[in-house]
Amino acid sequence: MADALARSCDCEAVDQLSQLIPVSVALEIARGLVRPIAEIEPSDIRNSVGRVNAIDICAPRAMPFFNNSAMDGFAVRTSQLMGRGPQRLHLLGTITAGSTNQAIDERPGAYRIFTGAPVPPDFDAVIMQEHCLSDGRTVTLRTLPAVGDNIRFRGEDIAEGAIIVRAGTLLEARHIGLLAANGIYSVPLVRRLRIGILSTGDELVRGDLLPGSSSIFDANGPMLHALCAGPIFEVTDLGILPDEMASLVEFLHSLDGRFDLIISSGAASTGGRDMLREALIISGGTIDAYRVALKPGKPVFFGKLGDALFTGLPGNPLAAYVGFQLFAAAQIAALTGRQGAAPFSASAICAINLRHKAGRTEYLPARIVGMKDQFPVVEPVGHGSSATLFPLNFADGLCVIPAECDGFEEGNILQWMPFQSAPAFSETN
Ligand SMILES: Nc1nc2c(c(=O)[nH]1)N[C@H]1C(S)=C(S)[C@@H](COP(=O)(O)OP(=O)(O)OC[C@H]3O[C@@H](n4cnc5c(N)ncnc54)[C@H](O)[C@@H]3O)O[C@H]1N2
Ligand code: MOO
Repeated sequence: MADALARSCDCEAVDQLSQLIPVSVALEIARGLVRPIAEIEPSDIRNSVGRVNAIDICAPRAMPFFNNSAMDGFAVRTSQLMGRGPQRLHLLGTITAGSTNQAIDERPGAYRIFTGAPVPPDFDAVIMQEHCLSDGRTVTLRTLPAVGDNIRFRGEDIAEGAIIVRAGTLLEARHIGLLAANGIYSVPLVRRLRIGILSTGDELVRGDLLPGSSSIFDANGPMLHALCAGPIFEVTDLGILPDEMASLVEFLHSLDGRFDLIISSGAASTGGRDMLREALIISGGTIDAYRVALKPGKPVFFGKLGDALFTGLPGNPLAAYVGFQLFAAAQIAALTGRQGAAPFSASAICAINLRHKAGRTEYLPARIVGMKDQFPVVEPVGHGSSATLFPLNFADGLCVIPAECDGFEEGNILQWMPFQSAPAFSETN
């Protein structure tokens, strides 16, 4: 496997690696181009899962709203309990959850009380019913409570005005529950991101291959579309553009003002047919950074077309996938106000001796082949080509080989980016 990986591609040989932008710098440039979406749309909380909350939401009142019982039992005034032995108290009444304020009986005694019911003023402890005996008129306490026992005090969870959901939160069921608990049923959401996805290349088709041609199927368009699946997106499939300057320029002009982010794949490199960057400039756009010390994905570029970000991913499908995960995903997060969001990475153990030619940070599809000391043991899949997605489909994540690293020995710890669907342990195929 290690030898197979070493024969992947020799494009470093003709590269001036020093001119490539380090991945971390490229990421900063990519993010730096982003102006977060300012438009806000209020939405019913039930339709907000997977969307991003636009502003800090504060608790309108202290939580709990009032002192209430944590148990079914009896509420007492500890000052009325004398001695150490069992205590017998008159029952003054019953308080249920949701009951309205009632006049409190000032005579000595206890109230029957249920979980969530308001604890009356001056009553400072609740004894669980398991520790009492009651005949309906009196209650005998078999243990003596301490002040505060089994009472949930007003404001002990959340102070009035405290932030309960921060701006830039990708809303999940737990946030929806908390908002509802605070009586907030409508949330201000960042409006959906308008993403345009285009593929380039005369060789690409969707549908039937042209007889006698060297056509291939467009893999990147549908893949990038799928990577933008979810409630925060409004994705437009812009199809396949030809390798022809006038058509490219005319098409880019037609995109004016329609998108927050345009993601292209292909025509990013330096070949005679790779004219997308030039077309972008002719169309009034900018190229702000180009060529990253990344494998796969070196010819990625970052620019703008009008107000839209324009992120050009390489045509090789694995390079397009990695480029999306590293850069487009970060831009998408930043567009929604999630500035700090970063790809999830974790530690893993390398299953093999893995050689690496220093110069570019490498992301290799890898699968879990075991567990050791609570870490997954991961083994690269495939032979290192960026032209195929096949290995990715048998992988559980991408392992990261830093640019300056010359490889890993079997048993070394490395960083990897597990896919969300990665099982805790995957069987060997
Ligand atoms: N002389 C050089 N050649 C290449 C270099 C280089 O530095 N000097 N870099 C190589 C690297 S690294 C990559 S990555 C590729 C990227 O090239 P482009 O972004 O210009 O992409 P294309 O040439 O258009 O396509 C590359 C490859 O991918 C196929 N492709 C393109 N789009 C799709 C798609 N939507 N679905 C499936 N496959 C696609 C295309 O047919 C090509 O085979 O450049 C190297 N060359
Ligand atoms: O090595 Mo390229 O950067 O094929 O993606």
